[in-house]
Amino acid sequence: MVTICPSLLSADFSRLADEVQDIEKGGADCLHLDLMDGHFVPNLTFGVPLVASLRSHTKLPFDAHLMVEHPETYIEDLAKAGVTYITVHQEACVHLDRVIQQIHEAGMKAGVALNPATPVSTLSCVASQLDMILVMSVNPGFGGQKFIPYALDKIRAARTLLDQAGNCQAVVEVDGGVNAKTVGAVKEAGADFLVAGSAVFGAPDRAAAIAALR
Ligand SMILES: O=C(CO)[C@@H](O)[C@H](O)COP(=O)(O)O
Repeated sequence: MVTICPSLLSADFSRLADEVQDIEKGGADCLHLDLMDGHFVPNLTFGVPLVASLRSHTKLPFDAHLMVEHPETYIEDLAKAGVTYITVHQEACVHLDRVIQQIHEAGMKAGVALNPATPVSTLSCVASQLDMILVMSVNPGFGGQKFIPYALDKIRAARTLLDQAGNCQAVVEVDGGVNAKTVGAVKEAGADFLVAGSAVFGAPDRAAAIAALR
Protein backbone atom coordinates (compact mmCIF):
# COMPACT_ATOMS: atom_id res chain seq x y z
CA MET A 1 0.00 0.00 0.00
CA VAL A 2 1.68 3.22 -1.11
CA THR A 3 1.01 6.81 -0.05
CA ILE A 4 0.49 9.17 -2.98
CA CYS A 5 1.85 12.68 -2.45
CA PRO A 6 1.19 15.06 -5.35
CA SER A 7 3.76 17.85 -5.50
CA LEU A 8 2.30 21.35 -5.52
CA LEU A 9 5.26 22.48 -7.66
CA SER A 10 3.40 21.33 -10.79
CA ALA A 11 0.05 22.91 -9.84
CA ASP A 12 -1.40 26.08 -11.38
CA PHE A 13 0.05 28.72 -9.01
CA SER A 14 -2.73 31.20 -9.85
CA ARG A 15 -5.36 28.94 -8.20
CA LEU A 16 -3.61 26.89 -5.54
CA ALA A 17 -6.52 26.28 -3.14
CA ASP A 18 -8.65 24.86 -5.98
CA GLU A 19 -5.76 22.73 -7.17
CA VAL A 20 -5.24 21.25 -3.72
CA GLN A 21 -8.94 20.51 -3.32
CA ASP A 22 -8.97 18.85 -6.72
CA ILE A 23 -6.27 16.35 -5.80
CA GLU A 24 -7.85 15.78 -2.36
CA LYS A 25 -11.12 14.83 -4.07
CA GLY A 26 -9.10 12.76 -6.53
CA GLY A 27 -7.79 10.50 -3.75
CA ALA A 28 -4.38 11.94 -2.82
CA ASP A 29 -3.09 10.90 0.62
CA CYS A 30 -0.75 13.78 1.37
CA LEU A 31 0.31 17.15 -0.12
CA HIS A 32 4.02 17.51 -0.96
CA LEU A 33 5.24 21.09 -0.59
CA ASP A 34 8.55 22.05 -2.20
CA LEU A 35 10.11 25.05 -0.46
CA MET A 36 13.03 26.34 -2.56
CA ASP A 37 15.17 29.37 -1.73
CA GLY A 38 17.08 30.02 -4.96
CA HIS A 39 20.36 29.16 -3.15
CA PHE A 40 20.35 25.49 -2.21
CA VAL A 41 18.65 24.87 -5.57
CA PRO A 42 18.52 27.13 -8.64
CA ASN A 43 14.80 27.83 -8.30
CA LEU A 44 12.56 29.82 -5.96
CA THR A 45 9.06 28.70 -5.02
CA PHE A 46 7.23 29.71 -1.84
CA GLY A 47 7.72 29.98 1.88
CA VAL A 48 5.95 29.41 5.17
CA PRO A 49 3.15 32.02 4.71
CA LEU A 50 1.84 30.22 1.65
CA VAL A 51 1.95 26.86 3.45
CA ALA A 52 0.05 28.38 6.38
CA SER A 53 -2.56 29.93 4.10
CA LEU A 54 -3.30 26.57 2.45
CA ARG A 55 -3.83 24.80 5.78
CA SER A 56 -7.51 25.77 6.10
CA HIS A 57 -8.32 24.63 2.53
CA THR A 58 -7.57 20.91 2.91
CA LYS A 59 -7.46 18.08 5.42
CA LEU A 60 -4.51 16.41 3.65
CA PRO A 61 -1.37 16.03 5.77
CA PHE A 62 1.41 18.39 4.67
CA ASP A 63 4.77 16.92 3.67
CA ALA A 64 7.23 19.83 3.44
CA HIS A 65 10.48 19.27 1.52
CA LEU A 66 12.98 22.00 2.33
CA MET A 67 15.37 22.65 -0.56
CA VAL A 68 16.89 25.58 1.30
CA GLU A 69 20.02 26.63 3.11
CA HIS A 70 19.72 26.82 6.92
CA PRO A 71 16.57 24.65 7.07
CA GLU A 72 16.67 24.78 10.88
CA THR A 73 15.36 28.37 10.73
CA TYR A 74 12.05 27.16 9.19
CA ILE A 75 11.15 24.46 11.72
CA GLU A 76 9.12 26.32 14.34
CA ASP A 77 7.11 28.29 11.79
CA LEU A 78 6.31 25.18 9.76
CA ALA A 79 5.07 23.46 12.91
CA LYS A 80 2.73 26.41 13.54
CA ALA A 81 1.61 26.20 9.89
CA GLY A 82 0.33 22.65 10.46
CA VAL A 83 2.99 20.57 8.73
CA THR A 84 3.19 16.83 9.58
CA TYR A 85 6.42 15.76 7.85
CA ILE A 86 9.37 18.10 7.49
CA THR A 87 12.26 16.89 5.35
CA VAL A 88 15.64 18.61 5.29
CA HIS A 89 18.53 17.87 2.96
CA GLN A 90 21.52 16.02 4.35
CA GLU A 91 23.70 18.31 2.19
CA ALA A 92 22.20 21.45 3.81
CA CYS A 93 22.72 20.40 7.45
CA VAL A 94 26.09 20.74 9.14
CA HIS A 95 24.46 19.61 12.40
CA LEU A 96 22.05 17.00 11.09
CA ASP A 97 21.52 15.21 14.40
CA ARG A 98 20.53 18.50 16.07
CA VAL A 99 18.12 19.43 13.26
CA ILE A 100 16.36 16.05 13.54
CA GLN A 101 15.97 16.62 17.29
CA GLN A 102 14.57 20.12 16.66
CA ILE A 103 11.96 18.74 14.25
CA HIS A 104 10.83 16.15 16.81
CA GLU A 105 10.77 18.68 19.64
CA ALA A 106 8.50 20.85 17.47
CA GLY A 107 6.08 17.91 17.24
CA MET A 108 6.67 16.89 13.62
CA LYS A 109 7.97 13.80 11.86
CA ALA A 110 11.54 14.12 10.59
CA GLY A 111 12.74 13.21 7.12
CA VAL A 112 16.12 13.57 5.49
CA ALA A 113 16.48 13.93 1.73
CA LEU A 114 19.47 12.81 -0.32
CA ASN A 115 20.48 14.36 -3.63
CA PRO A 116 21.05 11.74 -6.33
CA ALA A 117 24.84 11.69 -5.84
CA THR A 118 24.72 11.50 -2.02
CA PRO A 119 25.06 7.92 -0.71
CA VAL A 120 22.48 6.40 1.65
CA SER A 121 25.33 5.42 3.99
CA THR A 122 25.65 9.11 5.03
CA LEU A 123 22.53 8.49 7.16
CA SER A 124 23.81 5.43 9.01
CA CYS A 125 24.36 7.29 12.33
CA VAL A 126 20.86 8.83 12.38
CA ALA A 127 18.84 6.01 10.79
CA SER A 128 17.23 4.97 14.08
CA GLN A 129 15.93 8.54 14.66
CA LEU A 130 14.30 9.13 11.28
CA ASP A 131 10.66 8.95 10.27
CA MET A 132 11.52 9.15 6.58
CA ILE A 133 14.35 8.94 4.07
CA LEU A 134 13.59 10.87 0.89
CA VAL A 135 15.47 9.52 -2.12
CA MET A 136 15.70 12.19 -4.81
CA SER A 137 15.41 10.54 -8.21
CA VAL A 138 16.14 13.80 -10.06
CA ASN A 139 18.46 16.68 -9.22
CA PRO A 140 16.27 18.92 -7.08
CA GLY A 141 14.91 22.24 -8.29
CA PHE A 142 12.46 21.52 -11.07
CA GLY A 143 9.49 19.34 -11.94
CA GLY A 144 9.15 17.33 -15.13
CA GLN A 145 12.65 15.80 -15.17
CA LYS A 146 13.62 12.26 -16.13
CA PHE A 147 13.91 9.57 -13.44
CA ILE A 148 17.54 8.66 -12.66
CA PRO A 149 17.66 4.83 -12.75
CA TYR A 150 20.33 4.36 -10.05
CA ALA A 151 17.84 5.83 -7.55
CA LEU A 152 16.25 2.35 -7.50
CA ASP A 153 19.35 0.91 -5.77
CA LYS A 154 19.21 3.80 -3.29
CA ILE A 155 15.56 3.04 -2.44
CA ARG A 156 16.58 -0.54 -1.62
CA ALA A 157 19.59 0.66 0.38
CA ALA A 158 17.45 3.15 2.34
CA ARG A 159 14.95 0.42 3.25
CA THR A 160 17.76 -1.89 4.36
CA LEU A 161 19.43 0.85 6.41
CA LEU A 162 16.20 1.67 8.28
CA ASP A 163 15.39 -1.99 8.91
CA GLN A 164 18.90 -2.77 10.15
CA ALA A 165 18.61 0.17 12.54
CA GLY A 166 15.46 -1.45 13.96
CA ASN A 167 13.37 1.37 12.50
CA CYS A 168 10.92 -0.63 10.38
CA GLN A 169 8.11 1.91 10.77
CA ALA A 170 10.09 4.71 9.05
CA VAL A 171 9.16 5.23 5.40
CA VAL A 172 11.10 5.62 2.18
CA GLU A 173 9.85 8.41 -0.05
CA VAL A 174 10.83 8.85 -3.70
CA ASP A 175 10.67 12.16 -5.53
CA GLY A 176 11.29 13.02 -9.16
CA GLY A 177 10.20 11.51 -12.44
CA VAL A 178 7.64 9.22 -10.81
CA ASN A 179 4.99 8.47 -13.43
CA ALA A 180 3.03 5.59 -14.98
CA LYS A 181 6.20 4.29 -16.67
CA THR A 182 8.53 4.35 -13.65
CA VAL A 183 6.12 3.66 -10.80
CA GLY A 184 6.26 -0.16 -11.08
CA ALA A 185 10.02 -0.29 -10.54
CA VAL A 186 9.82 2.33 -7.77
CA LYS A 187 7.26 0.29 -5.84
CA GLU A 188 9.14 -2.95 -6.45
CA ALA A 189 12.29 -1.36 -5.00
CA GLY A 190 10.37 -0.74 -1.77
CA ALA A 191 9.19 2.88 -1.81
CA ASP A 192 6.33 3.73 0.57
CA PHE A 193 5.61 7.39 -0.29
CA LEU A 194 5.51 8.42 -3.95
CA VAL A 195 5.85 12.10 -4.83
CA ALA A 196 4.46 12.97 -8.25
CA GLY A 197 4.22 16.47 -9.68
CA SER A 198 3.71 16.55 -13.42
CA ALA A 199 2.22 13.02 -13.53
CA VAL A 200 -0.70 14.24 -11.35
CA PHE A 201 -1.10 18.00 -11.81
CA GLY A 202 -0.23 17.74 -15.52
CA ALA A 203 -2.96 15.17 -16.12
CA PRO A 204 -6.42 16.25 -17.32
CA ASP A 205 -8.03 13.80 -14.85
CA ARG A 206 -6.12 13.93 -11.57
CA ALA A 207 -8.20 11.15 -9.95
CA ALA A 208 -7.31 8.80 -12.80
CA ALA A 209 -3.64 9.77 -12.57
CA ILE A 210 -3.59 9.08 -8.82
CA ALA A 211 -5.37 5.76 -9.30
CA ALA A 212 -2.88 4.77 -12.01
CA LEU A 213 0.06 5.44 -9.67
CA ARG A 214 -1.59 3.54 -6.83
O1 LIG B 1 11.34 18.24 -5.43
C1 LIG B 1 11.02 18.19 -6.58
C2 LIG B 1 11.88 18.80 -7.60
O2 LIG B 1 12.97 19.37 -6.98
C3 LIG B 1 9.83 17.42 -6.93
O3 LIG B 1 8.88 17.35 -5.89
C4 LIG B 1 9.16 17.70 -8.22
O4 LIG B 1 8.05 18.53 -8.06
C5 LIG B 1 8.70 16.42 -8.82
O5 LIG B 1 8.14 16.69 -10.05
P1 LIG B 1 7.93 15.55 -11.13
O6 LIG B 1 9.29 15.00 -11.46
O7 LIG B 1 7.05 14.51 -10.49
O8 LIG B 1 7.28 16.26 -12.26
